Amino acid sequence: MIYTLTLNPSVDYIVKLDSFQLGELHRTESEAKFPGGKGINVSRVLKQMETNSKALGFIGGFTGAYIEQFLEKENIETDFVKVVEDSRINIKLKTGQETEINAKGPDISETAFGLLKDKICQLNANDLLVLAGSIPGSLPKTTYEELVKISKETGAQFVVDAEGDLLKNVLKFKPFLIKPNHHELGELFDTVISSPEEVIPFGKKLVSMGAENVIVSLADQGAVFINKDSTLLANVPKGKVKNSVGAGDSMVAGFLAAYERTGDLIEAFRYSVASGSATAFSLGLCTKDQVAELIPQVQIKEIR
Ligand SMILES: Nc1ncnc2c1ncn2[C@@H]1O[C@H](COP(=O)(O)OP(=O)(O)OP(=O)(O)O)[C@@H](O)[C@H]1O
Ligand SMILES: O=P(O)(O)OC[C@@]1(O)O[C@H](CO)[C@@H](O)[C@@H]1O
Repeated sequence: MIYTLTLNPSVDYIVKLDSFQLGELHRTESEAKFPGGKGINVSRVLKQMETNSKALGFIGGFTGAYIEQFLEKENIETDFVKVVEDSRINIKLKTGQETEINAKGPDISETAFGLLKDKICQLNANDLLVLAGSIPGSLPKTTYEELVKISKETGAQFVVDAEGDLLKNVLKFKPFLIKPNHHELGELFDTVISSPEEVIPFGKKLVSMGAENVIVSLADQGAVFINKDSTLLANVPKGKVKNSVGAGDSMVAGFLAAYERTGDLIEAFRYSVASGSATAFSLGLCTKDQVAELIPQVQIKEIR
């Protein structure tokens, strides 16, 4: 079973405006809301790909109830720990450019954190845990390390989609997959990366530091897949970007769903890229049909 973990879920409030000026009153052209947070997005895209998962994390208040009910309607299993404060609302402003305001979110008590750890202790060697997104400020910086250690002891595999030290510190536990974008990869090594070719040496370093499979996305410039045996480059399909929120999460879900189905890393990488683009070209997350339509446009090239 795949478990996704979102420590700080959100309601994503997507607001479309003609333009934006500080200090002025604006009236929206359109607005939409979705349950969000990276792990939750992974669960929602997995469901589109007919792959079941269970969403874990902390939710609270009316926003938490909205998130839970939305997932239930999509037949996604959940097992959230309830907290007192409301889950956060993240604002995604579309004005031609994409601007995001991600809220801090509720405080997590030691008791709530303990309850989450108890749930992770229940995983087993057939499970895979996806840890995705930022951690609430009230939890220690070592939270991912602590949770990964617990899941490793159960024999489960894990995937991490996070930035900076959160990612670096779990590499030694050998994640099955990590998916930084090229900016995050650059920040890890204190450099600037601006092309797929420049990704390769740093992606290989992540493999030597413990990652089994690495996908680095570069938005419209393509994506790179690296493991100990191969290095692959992919182009991205052409289309009009509507809302790229969740595109990275869709890549993780697309990869896991296709790998579970085919056991083929190249096909999984192709699905991953098509899923990311299908989400970027939609208001919400991608559907299976949208992904299938883009698949023929994704060419994979092996680098020797
Ligand atoms: N302009 C674009 N055209 C086509 N595909 C795109 C575009 N922008 C993003 N994508 C798709 O989304 C994937 C992820 O994009 P990106 O590199 O921005 O990741 P990310 O920063 O993790 O995403 P996000 O944080 O928005 O979820 C890309 O690999 C690609 O498949
Ligand atoms: O604040 P974090 O946890 O880094 O990111 C949260 C978030 O921006 O990530 C998802 C898209 O990847 C959104 O659904 C959500 O609002």
